[in-house]
Amino acid sequence: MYPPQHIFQQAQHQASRALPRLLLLSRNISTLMSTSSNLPWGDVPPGVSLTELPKSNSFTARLPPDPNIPTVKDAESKPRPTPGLVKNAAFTWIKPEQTAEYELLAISPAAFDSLGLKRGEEETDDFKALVSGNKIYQEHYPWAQCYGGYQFGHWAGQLGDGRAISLFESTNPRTKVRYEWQLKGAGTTPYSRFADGKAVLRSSIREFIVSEALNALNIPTTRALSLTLLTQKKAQREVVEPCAIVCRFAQSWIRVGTFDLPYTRNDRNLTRKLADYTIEEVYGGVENLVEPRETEPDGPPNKYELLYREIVRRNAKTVAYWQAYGFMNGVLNTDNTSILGLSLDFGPFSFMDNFDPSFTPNHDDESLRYSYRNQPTIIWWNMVRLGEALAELFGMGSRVDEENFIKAGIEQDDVEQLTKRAEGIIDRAGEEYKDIFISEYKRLMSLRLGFQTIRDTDMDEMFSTTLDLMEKLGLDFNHFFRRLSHLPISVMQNEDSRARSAEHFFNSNSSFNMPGMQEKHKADEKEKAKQEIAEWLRKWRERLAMEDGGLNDERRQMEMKRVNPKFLPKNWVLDELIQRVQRNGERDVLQKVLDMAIRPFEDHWGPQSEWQEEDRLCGDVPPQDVGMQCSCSS
Ligand SMILES: Nc1ncnc2c1ncn2[C@@H]1O[C@H](COP(=O)(O)OP(=O)(O)OP(=O)(O)O)[C@@H](O)[C@H]1O
Repeated sequence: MYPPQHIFQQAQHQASRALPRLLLLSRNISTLMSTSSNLPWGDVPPGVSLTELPKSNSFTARLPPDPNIPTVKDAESKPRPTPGLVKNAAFTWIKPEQTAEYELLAISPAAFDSLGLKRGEEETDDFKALVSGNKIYQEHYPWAQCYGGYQFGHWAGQLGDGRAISLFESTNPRTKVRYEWQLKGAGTTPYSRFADGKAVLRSSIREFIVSEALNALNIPTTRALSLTLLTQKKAQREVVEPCAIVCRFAQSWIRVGTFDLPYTRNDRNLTRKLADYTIEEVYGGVENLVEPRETEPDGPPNKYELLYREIVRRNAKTVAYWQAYGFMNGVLNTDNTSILGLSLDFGPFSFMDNFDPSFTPNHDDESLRYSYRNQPTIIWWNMVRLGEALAELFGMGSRVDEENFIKAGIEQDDVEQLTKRAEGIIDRAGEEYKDIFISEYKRLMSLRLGFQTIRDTDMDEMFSTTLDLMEKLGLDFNHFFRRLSHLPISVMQNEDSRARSAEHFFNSNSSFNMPGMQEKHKADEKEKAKQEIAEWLRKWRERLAMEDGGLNDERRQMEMKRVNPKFLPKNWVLDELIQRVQRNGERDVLQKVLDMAIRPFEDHWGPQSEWQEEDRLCGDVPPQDVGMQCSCSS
């Protein structure tokens, strides 16, 4: 059974388990004292050229650089820095490594539109050089971000962009939305630790496609503009593999881990600068941060509390989308958790095949920490880590801008009050996280099931029973909703017709199709499954009938198809795509799959001659590939 409420019993437990850590904070504070120290794809006006696109670099202009390379001049004159610890800094100036031979494999037209970039720019040498790491704008010098993170629940220390290099920010002239461009796989940085700064083609294809697929589903995510093959570059993973660069972009690449690092280093100056930067530049000012709904027992919230609450809200919404669409990130470490609630870092991710709430797509995740059912809890766990990092700032309330506090931190006498206040804020944020997750999840599930209203009873009576049915019978999570979207009400009129349409939901991997089952047993199980689905369809029809016009096929089918995708980049599709591009040298298939990913609700994408192939890519998961897991190697 997968009732999301139960998840939150765990989440609250996690929150209360975080309290001893917050108490520890008061010790840190006294130590410090003594040291004083979305646009729809398609119909969009033409954009501008790469040269015309307004560019900026607020991140590097406002935050402190690596003290070993304090200026761009130093970055130009000194040898490429070797990996090591970087303190009191938010980034290091560093250029992408140049590569003589490369091939632009694919671009995302949807990404061009979001950036306000003119289609056709991909034909220019400038574009190709930029997205392959061979061109920079000297006045917007590139950099790698410094961050840390909790990995699998343990503090991992300094991480940072070890193979991603940010190029500049650009603002879409029409929407005024600013994005930071970044190349992943562009060479080593001081944050590369023991690794090679490269990304392999396999994982780059996965990131390129899924970023754009999530965006098309309206799920907040980092984006991908282009995929470039580095024709001469190879990297040693389990085997030797070709390398690639994804040019990606996001409104911000700041992660929870970006705050974790200065917090664990007791670097209060940097924590504050990062928080101010996030409020002013990422969220566009304190006026864009929503006040909490409830009255605060310890006085009005300061801007850092508003920031924390907004980050928590965004993440609650995103995780609700993941759960409603069966998306699993696979490695929800704090360095992969965005302060904008974006889906971030696409390693061993997966869209759910047959519904199994305890499924983890990460081959190395033995404890199922990052399984589907744990995602809401884990994101809340990460939010508590962020709360700890910001606790001193929001715990100070209205006194946060006092000169003494800025210079020397909290005084011993204030520790108790600050800690109490901070704990209260985190607790209340936890309540809001839970409420927002549940209400967003209900909204999305209602839409997916074709309901026009959200009813409290649906959680148990419709959502949980739907998921139970899928789990028990081994039904494909996504196909279930899409196939339901097509069913006319007339086939649900009587028992016989319901039982006949039940077969619509079967797939070659359903519970009664297990290899080795006797034919007789199979037939019996199939009959039982049909009855169970038919009974569910009866209840569903009853629920639809409760709404005005609920039984109107035309409206319902149209609305359901708009939220229930026909195509999702399942692992088996991505695997096949990788084989075809990497081994067979095919190219067109990449743009084809991307096209399907960025318009996932269509019935068909190409001419009729391609429909059979499109249907295969949208169809049953090949039996040997159901529940395919991936390793972290990328
Ligand atoms: N091949 C590599 N070379 C250098 N650093 C790497 C490499 N692979 C991973 N890292 C670094 O290890 C850390 C954890 O890796 P992870 O796979 O979560 O991130 P990533 O996929 O490289 O980056 P991102 O989170 O930006 O998508 C990150 O700091 C990352 O930069």
